[in-house]
Amino acid sequence: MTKMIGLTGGIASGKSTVSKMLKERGFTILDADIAARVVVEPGQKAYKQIIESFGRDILNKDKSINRSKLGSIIFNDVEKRKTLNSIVHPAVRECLNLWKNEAIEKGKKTIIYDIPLLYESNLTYLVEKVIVVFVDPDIQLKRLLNRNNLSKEEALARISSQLPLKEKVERADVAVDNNGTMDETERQINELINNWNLEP
Ligand SMILES: CC(C)(COP(=O)(O)OP(=O)(O)OC[C@H]1O[C@@H](n2cnc3c(N)ncnc32)[C@H](O)[C@@H]1O)[C@@H](O)C(=O)NCCC(=O)NCCS
Ligand SMILES: Nc1ncnc2c1ncn2[C@@H]1O[C@H](COP(=O)(O)OP(=O)(O)OP(=O)(O)O)[C@@H](O)[C@H]1O
Repeated sequence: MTKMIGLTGGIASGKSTVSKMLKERGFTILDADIAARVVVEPGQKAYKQIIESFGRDILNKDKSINRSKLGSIIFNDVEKRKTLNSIVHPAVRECLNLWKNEAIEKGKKTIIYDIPLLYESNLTYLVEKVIVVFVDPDIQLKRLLNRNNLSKEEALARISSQLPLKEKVERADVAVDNNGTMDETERQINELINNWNLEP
């Protein structure tokens, strides 16, 4: 039986950093953010639905979706966010399921779903255990501002569009503290792999 594990957290809390560490150890990571990019490529069903709901103003010159424009709309408007989610999320679930079946066919012992909105979208039924990567609010804001080209206001809007990280930590099977150095985080990951007897 393949073990299904969920990896989640808040925006800029360190999920990609942790998933990179797991990948280096041979684990299969299925990333919902990547799936959410694939399913909105020109020609896909979700791409057409997004244009129907948001208009052609959100397109780049080459007809691909202008993510920063769409982001500035949906992170500031709950209803528009719900509309986008209702278009993109079913397609993301389908895509993840396809990737999962491929990984199972390859005989993988553990599959890790990296899903930022695992709790918000009630997807815990997909996994046996959940890892939450967390940081304190001030560090989250600082890292988000460092990584993305956002104003403080925009960054705070993105953070508050998600369930508070504290609540995710309370629901987690294990919480990885990513406030410290990468080495400190890596040590927790090694411990977790041992404790849960995870094999790639
Ligand atoms: C709004 C979009 C175009 C902005 O793109 P951008 O390249 O700037 O950000 P990216 O996709 O890399 O997401 C960065 C992070 O933002 C957060 N985030 C993204 N979408 C959402 C959302 N609908 N609600 C809350 N947080 C979100 C996640 O923590 C994610 O890891 C894009 O995020 C999107 O299409 N979102 C809807 C799909 C979605 O929910 N994706 C998240 C997981 S399935
Ligand atoms: N322990 C750490 N020390 C210093 N910087 C870190 C640490 N962990 C992550 N970072 C940096 O913080 C930023 C956010 O981390 P990362 O991209 O892994 O978060 P994420 O949870 O995957 O974010 P998102 O959901 O928004 O994609 C990145 O620029 C990353 O390099």
